[in-house]
Amino acid sequence: MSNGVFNIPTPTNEPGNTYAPGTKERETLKAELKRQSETVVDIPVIINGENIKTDSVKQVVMPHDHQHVLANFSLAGEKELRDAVEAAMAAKESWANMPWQHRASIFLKAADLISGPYRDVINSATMLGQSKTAYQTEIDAAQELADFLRFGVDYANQIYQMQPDSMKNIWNRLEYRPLDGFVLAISPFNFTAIGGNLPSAPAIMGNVVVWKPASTSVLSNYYFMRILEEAGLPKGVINFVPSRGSQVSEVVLTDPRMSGFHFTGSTSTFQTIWKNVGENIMNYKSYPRLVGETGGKDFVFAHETAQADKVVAALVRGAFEYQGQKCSAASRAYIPASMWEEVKAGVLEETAKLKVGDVRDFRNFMGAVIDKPAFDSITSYIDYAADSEEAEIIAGGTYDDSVGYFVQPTVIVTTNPNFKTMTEEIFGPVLTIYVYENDQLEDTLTAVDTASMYALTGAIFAQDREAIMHLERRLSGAAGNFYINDKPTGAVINQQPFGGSRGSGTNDKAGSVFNMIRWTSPRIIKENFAPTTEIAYPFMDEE
Ligand SMILES: NC(=O)c1ccc[n+]([C@@H]2O[C@H](COP(=O)([O-])OP(=O)(O)OC[C@H]3O[C@@H](n4cnc5c(N)ncnc54)[C@H](O)[C@@H]3O)[C@@H](O)[C@H]2O)c1
Ligand SMILES: N[C@@H](CCC=O)C(=O)O
Repeated sequence: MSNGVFNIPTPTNEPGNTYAPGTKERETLKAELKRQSETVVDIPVIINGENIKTDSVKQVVMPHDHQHVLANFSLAGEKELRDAVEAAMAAKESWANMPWQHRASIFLKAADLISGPYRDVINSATMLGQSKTAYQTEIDAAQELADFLRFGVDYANQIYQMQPDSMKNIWNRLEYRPLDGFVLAISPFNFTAIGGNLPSAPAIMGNVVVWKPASTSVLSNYYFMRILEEAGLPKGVINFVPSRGSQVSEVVLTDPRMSGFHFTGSTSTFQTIWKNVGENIMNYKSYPRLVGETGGKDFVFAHETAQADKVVAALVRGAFEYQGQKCSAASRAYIPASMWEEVKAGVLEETAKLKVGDVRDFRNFMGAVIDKPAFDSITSYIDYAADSEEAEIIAGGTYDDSVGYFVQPTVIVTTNPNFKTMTEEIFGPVLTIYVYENDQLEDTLTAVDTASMYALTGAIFAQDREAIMHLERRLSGAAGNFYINDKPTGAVINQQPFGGSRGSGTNDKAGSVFNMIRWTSPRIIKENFAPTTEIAYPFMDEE
């Protein structure tokens, strides 16, 4: 029996550990890092709760020590991908019908497993497999992942409580059904939390999911899948299929029962997928919901009334934390000429202090970039700037992939507000600065707004309230997450719902009720307690 209107435990943001020297948390994390560094994990494809090994095996390596293998994982091929769709569809009815409080409990328990006994495990996997420092990993794999689950349950509950009015003798009920078929989730490498949220958000809303993680984050994503299983997720609800993106597009994306697509990754991948869906539109049984958060070219704009030291901190942390591999990373900046010498001195001083290396050494501020293609792409931008007459590299500019994919934090100054590195997403530790004349404020704001195809995050720095209001208004379309006197990174679930528009995505705001509402197909049910027998209208008796 399950009678009762149950209250969801009120979520709060998961507090973070500091990992300061001498703390217990540092000791246990270091022990787990050692254990995982000495282990090679075998990662299967997981379909309908079955562990499946395939003939196609790939490796997970440490980006900061690329000869060190952390795991071997099976790659799902066409057969496994088709099986995953069938498994999801077979699990659909019982999952959709599971009483809400039980569905919710599974994800709440998973959040507690992450923030409790598995914290070191998922943090270590993220540090080693994605080359994230302990500080950045804690924000991602422990705090944000647990927050996504706990707040996701709360958002679903808020949606379920949204009910229509009912008049005399009528009861109107809104039933929040899952989508008609299954949801395909494809996740990026850079946030373990995003990897976990993309399949979980639709599943919390009662959907079944085929989840393709990025090949470079398979290790942490696999541990998350195991945590869901331990929390009691029924077989087939989420099917874990590391695979080639192009094959998932061919086999799963085009399946007529694909009714939702939950994506985070690059703009070009999302556009390719959107095009595939468009070309296939006649074959689907419903109109697939497409939710995608994609690339960014995120800015920091300093007004002449800004405080230079605050701008420096925002630039250095915003651009170089996690090697600039955040979609929100500060990658272009606009500094007034009157402040430039002070900002330049600060940026050079602070950047020179940043240590780059193995993330197991907690003194390092940065690890390696994710893999060889990323290394080659990022360094090609640095080489381009080095060869250009419109640019000068004032810090960093060097790189070395002999042991790990290391790129030094690099600062470019350009005389062209539309220079290549001011307009294209680089996704690495490269910041480009344009110094504007103080009397060129309006033209420079136009450049901020129009230089790139993206509109994800942006930060302004100013002390003067009139200036703040002006910049906020002038840049209203330039960022979905807009920061005043703060860096453009580090959004927190339930505090700064995340997402951008233009080329940056559908702006469905990850970590909010807006995202969760995309995963339901509501049905209105009207019940009449006193059905009428009348047919004629009352005024028909007389002319
Ligand atoms: N806006 C956001 O919230 C947000 C958050 C994180 C990352 N990002 C963006 O993600 C990008 C970095 O992540 P990435 O390198 O993993 O992105 P990516 O687009 O290369 O890959 C993302 C996922 O898509 C898969 N994929 C690639 N091609 C595919 C295809 N043709 N069909 C189906 N799947 C395909 C990949 O295997 C991976 O799982 C950056 O552009 C960054 O800005 C955006
Ligand atoms: N939500 C994260 C960015 C996610 C993209 O990589 C932030 O706000 O920094």
